[in-house]
Amino acid sequence: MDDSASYRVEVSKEAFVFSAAHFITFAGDVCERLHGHNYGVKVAVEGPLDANRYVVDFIALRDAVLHETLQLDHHVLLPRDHAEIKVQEEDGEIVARFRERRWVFPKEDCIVLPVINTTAEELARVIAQRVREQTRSKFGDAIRTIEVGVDENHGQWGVCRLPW
Ligand SMILES: Nc1nc2c(c(=O)[nH]1)N=C([C@H](O)[C@H](O)COP(=O)(O)OP(=O)(O)OP(=O)(O)O)CN2
Repeated sequence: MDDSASYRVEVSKEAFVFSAAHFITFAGDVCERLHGHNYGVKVAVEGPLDANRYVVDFIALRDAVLHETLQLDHHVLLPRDHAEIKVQEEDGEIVARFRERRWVFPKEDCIVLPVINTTAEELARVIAQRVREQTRSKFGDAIRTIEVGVDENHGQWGVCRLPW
């Protein structure tokens, strides 16, 4: 035994890929064109070993992550909270506007996320919050953190760590 040991479980499966379209703003007033990524996801949970001598069952963690990545797959991801990208439903369609530009999508193809910008970092936070919500009662209160990484392009990760 070593009381100074710390433990984490990590899941990063090939199946944790979601293909989605998005655009972000940067440098104040640059707004990207609509484009897509095959996003990759990895998740780590830190905490003490439980009676099973594991942090959490990584099968349960895997299934929770898969649930969230499948929700996002094959959608257009839009920000709910951007100061200038205005997203609203109009006659059963989703209309996004940035200054003089306008995009119109079928409502069922869109997911409007509680983010300011659909960066990899913000997507990582949303996934972390949702996986935490899904698993909190199962995994219990001893867990310390959940960390989610979202890879936009073969090695460009945005990472978010949340307290449990
Ligand atoms: N820290 C972050 N930096 C950037 C993010 C991000 O989410 N977090 N996002 C972007 C752009 O959204 C973006 O999608 C870049 O993608 P892409 O055009 O694919 O950029 P690449 O140059 O890497 O890819 P290509 O191979 O040239 O298509 C930028 N920064």
